[in-house]
This record gives sequence, structure tokens and C-alpha cells, in this order.
Amino acid sequence: MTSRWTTAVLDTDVTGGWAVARSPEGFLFDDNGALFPREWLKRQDLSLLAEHGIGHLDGEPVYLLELQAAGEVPGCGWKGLRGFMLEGDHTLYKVLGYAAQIGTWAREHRFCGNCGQAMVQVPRERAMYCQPCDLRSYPRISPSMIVLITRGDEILLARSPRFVSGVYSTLAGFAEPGESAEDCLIREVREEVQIEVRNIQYLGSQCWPFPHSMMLGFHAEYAAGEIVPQADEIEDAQWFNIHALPPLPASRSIARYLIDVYVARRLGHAEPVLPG
Ligand SMILES: NC(=O)c1ccc[n+]([C@@H]2O[C@H](COP(=O)([O-])OP(=O)(O)OC[C@H]3O[C@@H](n4cnc5c(N)ncnc54)[C@H](O)[C@@H]3O)[C@@H](O)[C@H]2O)c1
Ligand SMILES: [Mg+2]
Ligand SMILES: [Zn+2]
Repeated sequence: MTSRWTTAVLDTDVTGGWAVARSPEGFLFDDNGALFPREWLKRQDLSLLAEHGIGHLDGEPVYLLELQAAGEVPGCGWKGLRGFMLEGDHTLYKVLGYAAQIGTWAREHRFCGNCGQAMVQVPRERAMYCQPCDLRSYPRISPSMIVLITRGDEILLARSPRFVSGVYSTLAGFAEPGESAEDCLIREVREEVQIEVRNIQYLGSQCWPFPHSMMLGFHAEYAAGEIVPQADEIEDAQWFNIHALPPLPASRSIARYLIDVYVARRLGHAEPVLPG
């Protein structure tokens, strides 16, 4: 299957193509979605901070207009990336997820972290460059482990105070320097619920552009201990029977995929496919 969307570093001096506009309020959208004819969009009254050529959709070039602030564009509104993930077409969400990560990274790397001088975009490479330091900064990706822990027909799910009310999910956490993926998983599980796991198995990964996580998904079996939720981070954690599950995370998330795979295997049903 050929992908409709491929990333690329495009020359912003070339005119034409599609563009998406992003402000601190999210992406500009209208009834047709979030892609606009680029030359039309650039004629609107927008507070342009930077422009990036980000790839091709169905063979057509796509650009990102990164804005200082959300302005008024007749007939249009602003919507956060999560809204597009939950409601929108998956390919459009992939385009916007990539655009969001490039926009955030470039915005946060306008100045050199070493000497403080302005950095410039490197032509034909996704990098910001400081000439005096000869320093290149590349888009930031933060590896995070996510794990479904199981005990026969039971699965361990937890709630963070940040979650939508009622929803329980798998445990997750960011890798720290010096850790392997497995070290991180074992530490996060100990920190968040104080239990021990065994038979750690990798299932798959997912880009999570909120703002720049790379989720590495695992299954692990319960080995020992009683659940003790981490103060402040974990509001509640419980063993749930697979026949009596609470409200679960969004169907496009890897958290949901890990749960759905396990339930399907236990019940002998067809396994779901991990959304990219
Ligand atoms: N796609 C999914 O299904 C899914 C499900 C759950 C969590 N997630 C994501 O996984 C990531 C990690 O989960 P978590 O929030 O439980 O992490 P966590 O348990 O490590 O705790 C979050 C804390 O880590 C620190 N932190 C923030 N960014 C960091 C970074 N880049 N590196 C190191 N530490 C950082 C902060 O103190 C933050 O409060 C988050 O981005 C979350 O949105 C994705
Ligand atoms: Mg966590
Ligand atoms: Zn510098």
C-alpha cells in the first residue's frame, strides 16, 4: 500500500501547493478541513513567525505557516490537534501531527542553546543551525514506554488526574538518560504502582505528537507486589476483569491498542491493527 502522505524538506521560495496554519490555539480549519491553497492563505492577515515545507500529500506539496497568534480568517476557526485525532480523517491527522512537531521544535530553536544567537533553517535538511558554534539542532523526539500489565483475565489500569473523568489507561512514562526501554518500563511501573513485572514483550510503537513523544508499547505479566498508587501522579489504579472494563482511551491510541490486543487474544478474537 502506498502512503498518501510522505514528509520532505521543501524549499519555501517555490510558490504554490497546500498549506496548514498553526497558532497557539491550534490549526485553522473550515468545512473542507485544514488544508488551504497556500497562496490564498498567505494573503490573509496572519502573524507569520516561520514557514516550513513539510511534505507531500497525494503528490502535492504541503507547507506549514507557523503563526505568532490566532487571527481572524473569514469562515474559519481554530482547533487543537487532539480534536483532529479524535474526529478527523487519519491521514489529515498524520499531516497535522507532523506539522505540529516541526512547528514546535523550530519555534523553540530560534536561538542557539549554546551561545544565544539566532539560528537559521538548513536548506534541504530538517535542522536549525548556529554558524558561530557550528551546532545543528534536529527535531526533538521523547521516547516513552507504555505497558499493559496483565494477570490472567485481569489487566492493570490507572487514572492520572489529567485524564478525562472516568477513563482508565495503561501505565506510561518517559525514558531517562542511561536507561534501556526495559529499565524505564520497570522503573515507571515501580514508581507509579509499586509492583514488579516479568516477561516483558514489545508489541509496537506510535508517534504521539503531544508534543513530541514516541510511544514504545509493551505487554508485561504481573510478578509480585500490591498496588500502591504514586501520590499526585496516579489518582487510582486497579485490576479490571477483561469482561468489566472501565471507559478506555481513544481508539487511535496505542494504550487502547495494547488493551484491545490482549482482550482479543484472551477471547480468541481477531487482533486489531495498530494505528500509525
Ligand atoms: N498514545 C497513548 O496511548 C498514550 C497513553 C498514555 C500516555 N501517553 C503519553 O506518554 C507520555 C508519557 O506519559 P506520562 O505523562 O505518564 O509520563 P511520566 O509518567 O514520565 O510523567 C510525566 C512527567 O514527566 C516529566 N516529563 C515531561 N516531559 C518529559 C520528557 N520529555 N522527558 C522526561 N520527563 C518528562 C514531567 O515532570 C511530567 O509531569 C506522555 O506524552 C503521554 O501523553 C500516550
Ligand atoms: Mg506516567
Ligand atoms: Zn551558538
